[in-house]
Amino acid sequence: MITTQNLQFSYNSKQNFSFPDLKCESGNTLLITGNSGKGKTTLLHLLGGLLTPTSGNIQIDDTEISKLSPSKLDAFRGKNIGMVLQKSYFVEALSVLDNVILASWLATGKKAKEKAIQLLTQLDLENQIHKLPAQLSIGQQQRVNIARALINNPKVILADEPTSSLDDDNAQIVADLLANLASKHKAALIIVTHDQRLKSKFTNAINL
Ligand SMILES: Nc1ncnc2c1ncn2[C@@H]1O[C@H](COP(=O)(O)OP(=O)(O)OP(=O)(O)O)[C@@H](O)[C@H]1O
Repeated sequence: MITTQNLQFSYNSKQNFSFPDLKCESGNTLLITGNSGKGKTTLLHLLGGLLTPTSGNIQIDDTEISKLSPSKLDAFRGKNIGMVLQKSYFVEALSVLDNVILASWLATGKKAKEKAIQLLTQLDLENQIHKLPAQLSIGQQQRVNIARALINNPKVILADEPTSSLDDDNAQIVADLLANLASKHKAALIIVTHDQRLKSKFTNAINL
């Protein structure tokens, strides 16, 4: 489960963000919606520990993440938080499969090859696994991103517009897969989106 209380943040003195408290239970999905510039991505980055709040709390199960030292936060994030960011950061010289395996090795010291193949197959990428990321379409890269975020069975999955570059069929597949895996692995799934297709699919939402 992930909860926040009185979360505030500012990039500079001109703009202060004050976010509503949120709660997402394990196995559930919460959408974060809101107009452009309202701070949706900023909130997701706070939840993932990529930014530090100026005040307030973020709790994942029993851990208050803003109180962790940078090295403990890195280790915690690797094991417990799966992030699907808008931009994919791949190691371009490694195959799709090795990029996913790398995420397991960095977090746990083990190479979860079978699990990586299984996830990539579920995401309809079994014929792409030996290609380089740059040889895939944007939508395919986004699905590799999702496999990489899920490889360590995270407690929390944070996804920034995971379906916006996908056609209707793939948007449906990706949304169902994220929600099913979150439910199966008892992860809390938080999705930032503008995508009307997701708004009609998931009813639990906060609007910034
Ligand atoms: N690194 C940064 N430094 C300074 N200001 C930033 C930075 N990143 C974002 N901002 C500003 O913070 C505000 C919120 O940005 P954010 O990306 O969180 O909004 P958003 O709701 O996700 O928007 P969109 O829907 O357009 O992606 C914007 O005004 C943006 O210009």
